[in-house]
Amino acid sequence: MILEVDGIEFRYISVPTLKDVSFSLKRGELLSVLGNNGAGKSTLLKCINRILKPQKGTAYIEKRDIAKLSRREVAQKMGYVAQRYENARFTVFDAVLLGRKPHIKWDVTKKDMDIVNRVLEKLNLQQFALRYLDELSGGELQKVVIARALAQEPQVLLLDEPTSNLDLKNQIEVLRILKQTVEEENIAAIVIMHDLNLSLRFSNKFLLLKDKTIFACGGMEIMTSKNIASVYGIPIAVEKFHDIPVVVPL
Ligand SMILES: Nc1ncnc2c1ncn2[C@@H]1O[C@H](COP(=O)(O)OP(=O)(O)OP(=O)(O)O)[C@@H](O)[C@H]1O
Repeated sequence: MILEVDGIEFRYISVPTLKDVSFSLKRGELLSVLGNNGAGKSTLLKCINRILKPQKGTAYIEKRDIAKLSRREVAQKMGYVAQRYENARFTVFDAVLLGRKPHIKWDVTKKDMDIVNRVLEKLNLQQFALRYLDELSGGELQKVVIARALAQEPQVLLLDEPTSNLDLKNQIEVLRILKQTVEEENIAAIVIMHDLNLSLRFSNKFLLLKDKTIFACGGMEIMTSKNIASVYGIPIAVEKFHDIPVVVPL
């Protein structure tokens, strides 16, 4: 296991937002976290990434208790793309280079520059390299933030709605790149998604959150009409179109 989440409970105030959340992730797995607005998906990612400290439970990355790692160690192992991000006056190149920060000892090396160039190319962002972040569209900016997380070369990628601002072509492209990165680099990713069809198409593991805890976690076998309808509270059918599973709200 690359990541193990063991009995996490988190409360912002007196009422728990997350209760008894346990699951594990292997290398090569791309896990979709699914559930209604306010279900606690972002909170879960923040507990794993140590932005929030759970009141109960622990997360382990490569068997090491995340609470006992330094910030730098966490950043070396986990790349995180938040739902909302700062828009500082950096160029695209510098913003992506920041992803190398946890690995840089004294100075930026040729290897760091090569990684940044490779990631920019992968995400088709080379033409924006010298553009400032505040001169980008919402979707272009979202791709830059994803590029920064990839440049970080983490063991586990945590992405909070990474395709929310992207057009259809970019949604497919970015998720293909994520899937390919997970497979080729033999890492793992946790992705919060609202689009069930994209999730079914690109993930190989699913975590359904409901009533502050895990309703189901597993492979395609848990993505039944019954389970999805129960989590989202509306009738749903899961069908196949050219062998691709699609969710149709009824
Ligand atoms: N800083 C905070 N203080 C208090 N309550 C919070 C805070 N952040 C989130 N919450 C509450 O915790 C619950 C879970 O929020 P969270 O952002 O984790 O949900 P989510 O599943 O990611 O939602 P969405 O799909 O809308 O992004 C919500 O009811 C939210 O109002």
